[in-house]
Amino acid sequence: MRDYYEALEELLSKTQTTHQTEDRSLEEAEGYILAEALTVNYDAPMFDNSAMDGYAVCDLNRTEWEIIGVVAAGDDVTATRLEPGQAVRIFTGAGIPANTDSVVPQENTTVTDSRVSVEQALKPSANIRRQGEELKKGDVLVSSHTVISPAAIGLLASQGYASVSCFKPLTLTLFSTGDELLSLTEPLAPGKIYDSNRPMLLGWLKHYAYLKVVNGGVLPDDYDTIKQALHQAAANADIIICSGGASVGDKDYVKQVLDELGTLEHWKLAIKPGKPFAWGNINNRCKVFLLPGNPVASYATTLLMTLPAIKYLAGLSIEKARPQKWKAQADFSIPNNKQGRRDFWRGALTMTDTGVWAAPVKGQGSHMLSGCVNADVLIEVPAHTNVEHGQWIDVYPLSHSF
Ligand SMILES: Nc1nc2c(c(=O)[nH]1)N[C@H]1C(S)=C(S)[C@@H](COP(=O)(O)OP(=O)(O)OC[C@H]3O[C@@H](n4cnc5c(N)ncnc54)[C@H](O)[C@@H]3O)O[C@H]1N2
Ligand code: MOO
Repeated sequence: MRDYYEALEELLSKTQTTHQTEDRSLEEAEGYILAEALTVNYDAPMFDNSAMDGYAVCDLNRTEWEIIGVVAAGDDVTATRLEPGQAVRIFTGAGIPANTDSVVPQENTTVTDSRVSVEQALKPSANIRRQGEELKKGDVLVSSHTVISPAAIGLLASQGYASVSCFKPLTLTLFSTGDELLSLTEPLAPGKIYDSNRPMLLGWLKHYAYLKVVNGGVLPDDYDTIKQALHQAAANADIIICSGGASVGDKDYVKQVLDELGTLEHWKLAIKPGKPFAWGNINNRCKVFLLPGNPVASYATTLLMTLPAIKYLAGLSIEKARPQKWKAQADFSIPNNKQGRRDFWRGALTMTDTGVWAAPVKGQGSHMLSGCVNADVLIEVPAHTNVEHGQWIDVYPLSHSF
């Protein structure tokens, strides 16, 4: 069996990426992956401006100034200059006139006729946002191989970027396999169950703008049908995900078909859930991931293995592609851990005065999706490693939680 971390690194290092790019307008770029590093076009702030509604004053040796005008946000102040003893009424975001020593908030002033006065001494440069204090022209603004977040959209807009170069989204076709599986439109029958993996993964993966997810349907345990469906899908898809048939059963035709159509590595991961996992490609192009059928094992191998590889394929940096890992304190203990695989329990987080705590939820079987629904994280418990109450442990946030 393979150690999880070694397996993840091997999968990522063997994942070859060939990226195509496209220009997207900024309004259509949220959630896509930036294909180029973008630089700062203009110092930010672009010009010295006021952080407060109040008065810009010249000469801090006095406590009273004559108000000679008004400057609002958007006004051109290039020709405005204060002399000692002068002030202007000023608003947040307005340009600072030349020779301003400080801006005093209006609530700290007394205004009589055309004069403004203060009772306390003013600090030099107070409440002035200086040109370039945040960003300098030419610096890196946003790194390539990162997801364009809503904040990044705002930042790029503030720098005048109307369009950006992004990696083209990848087409991903999703199949479930197994004679026992029914689609939701079919009536329940003895021995049959509803297919939960495909709707679960469709719902999850469609959140990624850089994936175009196609519903491939349920494949029966029939060699020829599976072969035809995978062959056809591979003609258009960049990625195929199949759940079921990853293990050792007699009807695990998916592995046979994939072995025949391309290459497939069959791994046993030393994790629970999610032991059987296979990956490879068809026609040396379309990447394939074969997930264990147990629904929680499908979920866990998507979070821990498949999604990192897909993110990397889609253009994220390898650092951003790896699953997020946080720390929490164990709200449980395992005095005598005999488990030989690395456990990834479904856990709930509680925020308290003493920080974040994680505890396993009810329903830890790898067929028990209810545990996943009630969990916030996967709690990592390394094999043969005891855990003390209060010890800091690693947790992996679930897709829906944060
Ligand atoms: N003799 C052994 N049996 C099993 C082993 C093993 O090492 N030796 N491994 C177990 C582990 S661990 C897992 S996980 C499962 C993985 O099995 P497969 O990937 O081959 O999946 P199936 O046999 O097709 O299904 C397993 C289980 O999951 C249900 N299933 C499958 N697909 C779906 C779906 N889309 N929606 C809902 N439920 C699904 C299926 O009905 C089975 O109950 O193998 C163990 N066995
Ligand atoms: O790994 Mo299986 O995934 O234990 O249920």
